[in-house]
Amino acid sequence: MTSLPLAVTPGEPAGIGPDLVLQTAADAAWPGGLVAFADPEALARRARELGVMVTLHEWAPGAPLPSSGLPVYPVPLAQPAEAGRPDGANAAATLAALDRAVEAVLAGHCMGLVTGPLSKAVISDGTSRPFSGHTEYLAERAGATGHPVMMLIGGNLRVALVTTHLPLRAVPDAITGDKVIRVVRTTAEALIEDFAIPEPRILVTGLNPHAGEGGHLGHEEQQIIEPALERIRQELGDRAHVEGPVPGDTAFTPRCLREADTVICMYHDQGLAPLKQQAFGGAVNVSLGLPFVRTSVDHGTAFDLAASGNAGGGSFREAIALARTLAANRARATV
Ligand SMILES: NC(=O)C1=CN([C@@H]2O[C@H](COP(=O)(O)OP(=O)(O)OC[C@H]3O[C@@H](n4cnc5c(N)ncnc54)[C@H](O)[C@@H]3O)[C@@H](O)[C@H]2O)C=CC1
Ligand SMILES: NCC(=O)COP(=O)(O)O
Repeated sequence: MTSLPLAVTPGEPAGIGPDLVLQTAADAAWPGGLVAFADPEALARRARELGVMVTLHEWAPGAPLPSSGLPVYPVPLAQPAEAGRPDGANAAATLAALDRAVEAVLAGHCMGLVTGPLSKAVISDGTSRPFSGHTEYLAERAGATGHPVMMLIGGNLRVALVTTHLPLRAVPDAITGDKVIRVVRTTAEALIEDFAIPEPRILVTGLNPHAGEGGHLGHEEQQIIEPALERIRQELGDRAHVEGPVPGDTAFTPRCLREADTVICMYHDQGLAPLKQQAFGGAVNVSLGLPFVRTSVDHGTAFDLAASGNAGGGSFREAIALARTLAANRARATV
């Protein structure tokens, strides 16, 4: 299982995703084991722009891997990709690359998926369908029965989110007891099975300042989050320790973090701001609750850096390393 390649999607073709894939594949110290799902002509053009030497080999699922260079499953774009200038005409092909990669992973040809950054706006505008991110899209494509959870890992933090890409105004209405329970359950199961952490300690934040200050600063904690945590504690029993709701700022104090394996936050910036402050450029985004391993970078498309050679590859390399570890843990767990 773990000798299989990892499927890699560069993501938005006008962003830095192609740079990261090419720079990694061209690194002499790189052990290989990646297959890119992308337009070979677009990759070749970006390699020329970057001055990166890497031989691209056409690959199909099940075919042997070349001994050097980068195998590519070809998924043609509709238009030539211009670095830093996204084109909605390429949105469908960008998603098609993701679809082909998912198919290869689900069919057992690849051990997992590492994704480069997509622009939600470009995909939504270009396909005329709302696209809120890989996490939900992949869960839908894979027919995941649980609840997909976005977790970012970096520095000494693991941060999982109850809500992801929503307008802030819509967040309180999206936080339901069932959703809190599903996110805690999925996170606990992933920590135990994928991360091999027995009896994980999970700290759950409130939504409001001071976790609602006993109802003086909001009622979501008393009415929704506390009862949900009580229910999931009973369900999980000794398998995981769930604390909360604690105020979102207190959760990130050193003492709280020492006593937690993961912080579950109510909304995107509550969790990702402290994580990026600590670990941006070397953190990894991982989707929990999918039937396959998927990791990604901690950053976006960085159109300002595409083809400049200045995009840092630390997060991408960490995403590859974590995908291998998680795939190996899953393989061990199923023996
Ligand atoms: N995994 C994914 O698919 C993600 C996609 N995005 C998408 O990215 C687009 C742009 O988002 P922004 O908020 O501008 O965030 P961004 O991460 O693309 O850029 C923020 C700042 O960080 C810099 N930066 C980003 N990656 C870097 C790297 N590898 N090395 C050096 N500097 C880097 C950029 O130059 C910019 O100054 C959005 O459309 C969003 O949807 C954002 C986060 C994750
Ligand atoms: N802010 C994280 C992000 O945008 C990545 O989301 P996803 O594409 O992994 O769902």
